[in-house]
Amino acid sequence: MKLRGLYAITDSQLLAGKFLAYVEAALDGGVTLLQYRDKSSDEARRLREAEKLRELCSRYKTQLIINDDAELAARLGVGVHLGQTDGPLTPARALLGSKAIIGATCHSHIELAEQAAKEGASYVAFGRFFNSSTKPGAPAATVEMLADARKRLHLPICVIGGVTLENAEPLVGHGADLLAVVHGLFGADSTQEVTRRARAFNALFKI
Ligand SMILES: Cc1ncc(COP(=O)(O)OP(=O)(O)O)c(N)n1
Ligand SMILES: Cc1nc(C(=O)O)sc1CCOP(=O)(O)O
Ligand SMILES: [Mg+2]
Repeated sequence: MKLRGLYAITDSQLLAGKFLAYVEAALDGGVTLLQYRDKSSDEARRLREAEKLRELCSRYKTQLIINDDAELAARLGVGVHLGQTDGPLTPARALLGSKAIIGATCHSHIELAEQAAKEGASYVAFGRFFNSSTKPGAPAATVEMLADARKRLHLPICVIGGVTLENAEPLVGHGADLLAVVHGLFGADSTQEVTRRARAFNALFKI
């Protein structure tokens, strides 16, 4: 499967009271990867919500990724995204198997991405490219490093952090394969607008 297009990421606060409706609206517009990102420690709710997302994703033929938690990903038979402090990639690959999608946060460091590739990552994520209300303190990355990363890396590159329809085009132009978006997608006033935004993000890959 080609990892290219919109990578939608959920946010439990932003989506409170409209979680499944907004996720389904995004899937309807086209989503390559959907990440379940819930930073709470309510394990029962996380399992329940992740199971619902797995069902929805299977209906829309979208791949589900769990943030942070390789054990939960293994339990559901889906992929995982791991940051630099979320545990090593090699055991996660052994746990999830060769076909699972495993992503790695690399901030703005191409060396971290090269290491992640060696350890079996399916894609690498760089960010934050713009101001992010979801994660304001994330370290910054630049379009120049993205262009350099594109020349040096041979696996899909994901970009994240404040990505919107207004600023995403240069990221795709400089080699991004996946646009990872929370607020720029789900911070919409209606399900119709979520679907429109998802379609518009995907259209950036067809230019
Ligand atoms: C696609 C994608 N890229 C980066 C991140 C950030 O991961 P991490 O640094 O572990 O931070 P948290 O999201 O866990 O707060 C991500 N989740 N997804
Ligand atoms: C979860 C996350 N990680 C980032 C990083 O740079 O590693 S930025 C970020 C938040 C992404 O949300 P939004 O699209 O609303 O900015
Ligand atoms: Mg993490």
